[in-house]
Amino acid sequence: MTATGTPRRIGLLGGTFDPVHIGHLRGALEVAEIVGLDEVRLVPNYRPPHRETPNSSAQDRLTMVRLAVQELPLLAVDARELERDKPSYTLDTLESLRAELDEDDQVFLIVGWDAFCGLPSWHRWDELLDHCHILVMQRPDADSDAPEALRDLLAARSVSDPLTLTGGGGQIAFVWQAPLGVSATRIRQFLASGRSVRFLVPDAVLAYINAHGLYRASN
Ligand SMILES: Nc1ncnc2c1ncn2[C@@H]1O[C@H](COP(=O)(O)OP(=O)(O)OP(=O)(O)O)[C@@H](O)[C@H]1O
Ligand SMILES: O=C(O)c1ccc[n+]([C@@H]2O[C@H](COP(=O)([O-])O)[C@@H](O)[C@H]2O)c1
Repeated sequence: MTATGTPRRIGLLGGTFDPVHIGHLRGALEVAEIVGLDEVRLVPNYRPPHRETPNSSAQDRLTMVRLAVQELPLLAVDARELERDKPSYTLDTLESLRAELDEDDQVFLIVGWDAFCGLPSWHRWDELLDHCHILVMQRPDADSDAPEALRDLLAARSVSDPLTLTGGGGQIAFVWQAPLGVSATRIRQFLASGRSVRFLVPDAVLAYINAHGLYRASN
């Protein structure tokens, strides 16, 4: 519940954030504005369930996300996944967040198109929509069709206008924000080859990367 007694509308953007970049931040801001969310929480994972554990520590990734959102009132950081010493399953995160909220509060799980396409491999994925709505952010590389395993779900649960999502969860909507063709992989590659990543990450994040020698070829 907000201070005015209306239900809260909370977005969650989970990620490895290795490192956080302008694609994440613009995406989160635009989704918050387009869908009218009270806040979007960036949720760095501790142990990504589906990929190699990154070379950079969870603490470094968390600190960079904190630096990135520090002057952005609509964005916040939720560090709960770093408090669980196990694979960072999104369902666990949703269940633990739900336990803190009022029944009427709304949770919107925000995922990029690439992450959405992998949904059928997520831990107990068929339960995710019991706790939230899903907002899918388009990415410039989103040229593929949805995988077969998602077609029935999309047919049954997707709505064309994210502003029509009501209730505690169960539906899927697409959000068409201005595409930014930036990825953390590309940023790590640039840094490893000594190239600049200025303007791809916030200056405070860049200063942290430089101060700690992250992503250099020897790391
Ligand atoms: N440029 C972008 N535009 C929109 N969504 C993005 C963008 N980059 C990442 N995302 C989304 O943000 C979430 C977290 O992404 P993640 O931390 O894996 O970043 P990434 O750039 O995809 O990283 P990597 O290149 O290491 O896979 C995912 O849902 C992903 O789809
Ligand atoms: O719950 C799962 O099984 C699961 C499987 C794959 C990815 N996720 C989450 O999806 C989010 C995006 O992942 P990534 O690798 O694109 O950063 C991040 O919060 C991951 O923890 C979650």
